[in-house]
Amino acid sequence: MQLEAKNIGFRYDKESWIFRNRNLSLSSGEVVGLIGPSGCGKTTFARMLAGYMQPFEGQVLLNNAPLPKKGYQPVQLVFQHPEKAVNPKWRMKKILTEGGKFDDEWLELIGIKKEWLRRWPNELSGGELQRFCVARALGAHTQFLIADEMTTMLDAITQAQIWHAVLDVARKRNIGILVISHEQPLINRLCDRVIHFSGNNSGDDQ
Ligand SMILES: Nc1ncnc2c1ncn2[C@@H]1O[C@H](COP(=O)(O)OP(=O)(O)OP(=O)(O)O)[C@@H](O)[C@H]1O
Repeated sequence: MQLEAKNIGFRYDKESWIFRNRNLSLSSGEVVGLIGPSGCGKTTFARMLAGYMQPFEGQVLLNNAPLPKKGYQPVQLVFQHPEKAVNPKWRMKKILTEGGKFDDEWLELIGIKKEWLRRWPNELSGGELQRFCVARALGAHTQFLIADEMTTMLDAITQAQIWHAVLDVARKRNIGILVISHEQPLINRLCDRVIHFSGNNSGDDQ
């Protein structure tokens, strides 16, 4: 399996491009880092890779085909703010099982306690809520995970526990991961290779 961004360009307004000619190739089972200065467009790029937004130029391809427009999205995005990623009117069990069932072993590995399943999102800490977002993103049909500052707001122990669980399941299921982070030590620890996005908005970044 291959997730590719080919000559992606994006602008929010007519005047200025956020970036142009961005390229990425991510294979199943690979863990790749993405770093770049604040505002260079990493989150915008991540959203396009997961099909949340369409590029103005270029294409996002999964095995040489566009991302599916309907049904389960095989490229899942987890970002920094779990409270913005969940429906506040749903209990955690419903949020978790939105994309399918999960086994107890996986919930234990990611550190989700069974009693949390009955709670509402506002009855959990940010770290507890993020465990649900990560668990949900790694549903049975996920092939690629885009982790955009996924553990940035968490303490070191929680961060380590979540990444341990994610890498474990990714290895078993050959899931490819893009790690977007400002934390160079985290990138060094997790990633097979690193892509640098420059501050200007032209050129190939690999
Ligand atoms: N909805 C929007 N409308 C207009 N401009 C936007 C919008 N969202 C983001 N931008 C701008 O696009 C640029 C890229 O933003 P993005 O969040 O993708 O950068 P980033 O590299 O992820 O930044 P950071 O590292 O600070 O999170 C920024 O200059 C930002 O101000």
